[in-house]
Amino acid sequence: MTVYAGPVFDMAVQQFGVIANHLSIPMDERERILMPKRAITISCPVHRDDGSIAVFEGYRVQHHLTLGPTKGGTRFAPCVDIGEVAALAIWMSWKCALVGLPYGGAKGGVRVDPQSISIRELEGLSRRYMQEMIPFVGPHTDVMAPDMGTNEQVMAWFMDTYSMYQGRTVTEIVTGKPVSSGGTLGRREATGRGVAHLTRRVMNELGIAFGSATAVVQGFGNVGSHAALELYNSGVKIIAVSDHTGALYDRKGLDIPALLRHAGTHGSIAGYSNQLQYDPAAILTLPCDVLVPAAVERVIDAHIAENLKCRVLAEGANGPTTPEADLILETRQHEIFLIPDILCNSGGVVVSYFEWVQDLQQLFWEEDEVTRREYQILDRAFGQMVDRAKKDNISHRTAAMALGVEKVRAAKATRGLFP
Ligand SMILES: NC(=O)C1=CN([C@@H]2O[C@H](COP(=O)(O)OP(=O)(O)OC[C@H]3O[C@@H](n4cnc5c(N)ncnc54)[C@H](OP(=O)(O)O)[C@@H]3O)[C@@H](O)[C@H]2O)C=CC1
Ligand SMILES: O=C(O)CCC(=O)C(=O)O
Repeated sequence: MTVYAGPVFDMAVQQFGVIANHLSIPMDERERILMPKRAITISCPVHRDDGSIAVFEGYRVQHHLTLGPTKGGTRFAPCVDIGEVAALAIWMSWKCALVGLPYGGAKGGVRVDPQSISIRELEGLSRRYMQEMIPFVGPHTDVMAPDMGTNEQVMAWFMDTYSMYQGRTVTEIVTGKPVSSGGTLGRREATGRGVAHLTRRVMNELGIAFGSATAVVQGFGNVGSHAALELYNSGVKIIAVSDHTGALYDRKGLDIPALLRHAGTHGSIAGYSNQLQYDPAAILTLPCDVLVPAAVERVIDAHIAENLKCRVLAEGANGPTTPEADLILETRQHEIFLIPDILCNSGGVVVSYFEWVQDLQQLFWEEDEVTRREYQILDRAFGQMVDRAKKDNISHRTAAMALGVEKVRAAKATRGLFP
């Protein structure tokens, strides 16, 4: 019996089953590697602007503590639950291990629609969430970062709340902060840049010329917008983008800088153009060279996987592809090159690691140094994944996850039973 439930958690379990079988992990060791070490559920009372009090449920799941502190984002979203947060924490573990960071995985969430509360209420909620988490987090215990529905400002409130409690400034308690409050240059762009960097690498290997290539991006938040901008700046035509308000399609290519300005002012892509509106569900199966899902989990199911018409599937989001869809993608791996989520979007946590290191040392790097080192780590992990997939004749997802799980397992084995 477990408190974790739901389709996203089931997906993480199913994926782990595939990896555990591939690595021949004995049955009695599997639960120890898979099940989270700690899960915290809290309620966060917040004074609403109208004088009433609303209570929001919040979570933090710390998957394993074997390699160092846990690390991962905090999501503010209406449907988030403990099962989803646990799955995201587990994926963080495989991701951090794959790219060689000294962290276990964690993830947090608050069940709230951030668009439905005022900025003052958002600040109250963010501060209360961190305040409730103080006994369970720390720069050497668990380090938070942004995820869906949170941003640099929320991280600044988290950091400030923790620091007030400590009686001194503790910038290293969270990453993804504003640069003015101890953040690193290049973190805001890091995840989308990493997605674009790996995509360009694959395009080069497949002989797809940037100037004549097309891309579709689902989600126009932190990850999607920066991935789109990077690809656009490389000459790739971004023919469709979407967010939760709808989708835009232009086969001649969208003006991404103009769309970014619009989204920056209006908070979404809505109202940018009536003529270019398109069915959001249909953008995933548009013919294109590159498809970047950069929004929520489980958007590519078996039916969509059958109908994908891209050559590169660059998973910016966590868990966008269901295990059933994965089986289809395996049969199509000579047509569609998959860059799996735990590698594709790992630039974010890699640069968060750089931020943590800089904060601990109080020694700050130039942005080109940050990005150069980010790409170096991504390139190394990409090479390892491709080599492993070829050697064992397995999919890119299985190879990437196997490399991550293997490292966590080896660390647990050498440390003994309990960490
Ligand atoms: N931020 C980071 O550094 C990292 C994020 N990720 C993952 O990337 C994904 C996106 O995160 P991030 O960009 O930070 O989040 P943001 O909140 O910045 O952006 C999310 C985007 O997805 C859109 N969206 C939400 N639901 C849907 C939907 N059903 N269909 C289409 N678009 C939708 C949102 O639209 P709207 O704004 O209109 O609500 C928004 O444009 C998540 O899976 C996250 O876990 C992974 C690694 C690092
Ligand atoms: O930057 C981080 O620490 C974590 C980012 C994140 O939540 C993710 O990679 O899914």
